Amino acid sequence: MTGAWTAMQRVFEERDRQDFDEVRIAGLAELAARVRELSELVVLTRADQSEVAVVAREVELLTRRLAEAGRGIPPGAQVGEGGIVRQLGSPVTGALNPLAPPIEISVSPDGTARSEFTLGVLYEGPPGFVHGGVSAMVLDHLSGVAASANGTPGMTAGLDLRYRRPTPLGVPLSAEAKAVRVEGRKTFVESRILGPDGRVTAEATAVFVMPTR
Ligand SMILES: CCCCCCCC/C=C\CCCCCCCC(=O)SCCNC(=O)CCNC(=O)[C@H](O)C(C)(C)COP(=O)(O)OP(=O)(O)OC[C@H]1O[C@@H](n2cnc3c(N)ncnc32)[C@H](O)[C@@H]1OP(=O)(O)O
Repeated sequence: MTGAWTAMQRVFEERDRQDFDEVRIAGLAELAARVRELSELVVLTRADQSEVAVVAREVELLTRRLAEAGRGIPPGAQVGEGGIVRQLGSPVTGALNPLAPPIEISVSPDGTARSEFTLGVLYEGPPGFVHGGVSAMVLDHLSGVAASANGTPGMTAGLDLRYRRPTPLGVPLSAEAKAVRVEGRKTFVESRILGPDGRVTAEATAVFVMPTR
């Protein structure tokens, strides 16, 4: 049976052959940003029923326009400086993914992956606070980048989370992750999200395992 590594490699290679130049990426990122705004307004609008119906019809027509140009495959991923992976379609960092916040990650010379971001109403769990699964997604991804930056990438085998306090919506948050130990194919990464007051709201220990071929 083909392993996960070989299967991912095949997908990477197929997608890498696509022509996504920077001008096209910028145009699609702009479209994704507009769709993100639209999505937030779907939850927040006070428009009346008939106006909502008209807008729904217009959005349907816009979707049809894009569909008429044909369906391709999602963009590939590139590994840049310091192990930062640029995944344009990622649900966490993807500039082309309207479902992504998206968060931006940088890696410092000591291998710490960091991000500053704000999560709006689309990511709500308890009223006024971030959904725990969304916090987990952010920490999982940031930890994956830290594992890659350590030169030991892998798939998440385990993610042990502690929610210390509710993570507030709509205010600047920060998060960081760093690989702390490598044992054979396993890389252990510690991460946390901090609220605007600098206090930890969620923290995690993740284990990444490099799959066998
Ligand atoms: C092409 C390279 C791949 C890397 C790609 C990097 C590119 C991008 C990089 C970065 C940017 C993006 C960042 C993304 C971040 C998010 C990532 C995700 O969302 S990943 C999706 C969710 N995770 C899965 O779907 C995994 C599903 N599970 C599996 O495929 C397998 O179970 C796998 C590969 C994880 C391990 O399977 P086995 O058969 O290779 O290995 P076994 O023998 O089970 O485990 C190896 C060792 O690890 C330990 N282990 C396994 N799970 C553990 C756990 N939860 N805690 C502690 N140890 C664990 C075991 O006890 C064993 O240890 P002992 O060698 O005996 O000492």
